Amino acid sequence: MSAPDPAIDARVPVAVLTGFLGSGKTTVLNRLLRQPSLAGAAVIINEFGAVGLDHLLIEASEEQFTLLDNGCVCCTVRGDLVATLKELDRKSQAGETPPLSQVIIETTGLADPAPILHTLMAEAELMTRFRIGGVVTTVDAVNGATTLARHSEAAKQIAVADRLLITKTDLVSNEALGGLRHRLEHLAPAVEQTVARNGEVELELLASLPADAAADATRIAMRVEAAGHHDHGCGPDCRHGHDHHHDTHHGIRSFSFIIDKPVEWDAFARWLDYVAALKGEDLLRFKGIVRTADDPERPLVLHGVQHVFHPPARLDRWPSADRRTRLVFIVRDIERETIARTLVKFAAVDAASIVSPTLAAA
Ligand SMILES: Nc1nc2c(ncn2[C@@H]2O[C@H](COP(=O)(O)OP(=O)(O)OP(=O)(O)O)[C@@H](O)[C@H]2O)c(=O)[nH]1
Repeated sequence: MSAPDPAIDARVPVAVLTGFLGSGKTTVLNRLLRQPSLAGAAVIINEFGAVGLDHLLIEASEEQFTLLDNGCVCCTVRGDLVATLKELDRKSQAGETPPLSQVIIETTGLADPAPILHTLMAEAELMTRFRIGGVVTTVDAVNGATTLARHSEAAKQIAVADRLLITKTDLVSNEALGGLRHRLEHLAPAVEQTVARNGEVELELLASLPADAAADATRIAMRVEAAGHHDHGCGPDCRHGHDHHHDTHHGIRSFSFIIDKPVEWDAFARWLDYVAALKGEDLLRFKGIVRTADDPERPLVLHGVQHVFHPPARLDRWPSADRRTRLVFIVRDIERETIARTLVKFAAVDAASIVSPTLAAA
């Protein structure tokens, strides 16, 4: 069966923006959403941990996005994705929201995109209203090679891509970049590779994705197969078991801290250096929004990806009413308690001000 012609296909394209932890998905998304034609796009952001921060850092209206947190859209919250898409469609059809023209799903960095594509293709009701509008995968030039060696999800994200965006090229040598490009050509032959420095992408990126590949379910299924996906045998709303895929099997977990007193930045920065030096390899992702004692109304946003800690960015104001420091960790084989102890000892954080004692494992 030939693919429907996208020129006369009235279904709403669903673009999947994927890429390993910290590879620059949100940075690219922010850039894309500045494009006038995407101003009304519906954005679905999936976060691995229970305390999401990405949605606070997206420059989009609150009505525009839906947060699916505390699980991975490729497994534990797959059913939520289906429900969200149906609800977006219902609201748009009922005139409660403007007509839906584009959906963008930002996956977690640990997502296997294959089950997401399967989910979209397997739901007959969804397929009458939505079509897969392509997969864009960000690849971090600094950590890409190490990540590929350690995490099979990263290879799958690359294998199913319609476009590869290589990020952070400003931080690597041409030689290292050449090596990575070569590797990517091997994993995703004939897929265009574009440099996306600090999220800079061509504004028509989503519209430029190869329409035939995006719309042709058979081709997507073949790419999914080539990427080594095997179905878990559960329906899209399965909620059991698969979190082990991220947790027990790979020892990867997420936990968070909320601190309700301003922190002393000098001590806090020393603590970050300490954690990066000691645990960098297993610190897959660290994100934080921090209330510092010297400038409590202008929070600092922190990003760490394995050994790399990006320079902190000071926001002009708090993005929401919650003005507490929030720290999210995605780690391999590191206990929350270990980090909690170092926070108290090295960052001079009062243990009593850590108000989120519950483990927020995904
Ligand atoms: N130097 C440099 N930093 C970049 C570039 N692209 C992204 N970053 C930084 O990388 C960090 C992580 O970027 P994000 O966009 O949050 O990455 P992500 O893939 O959305 O992260 P997760 O959602 O946690 O998986 C941030 O500090 C960005 O500013 C780039 O091209 N160059």
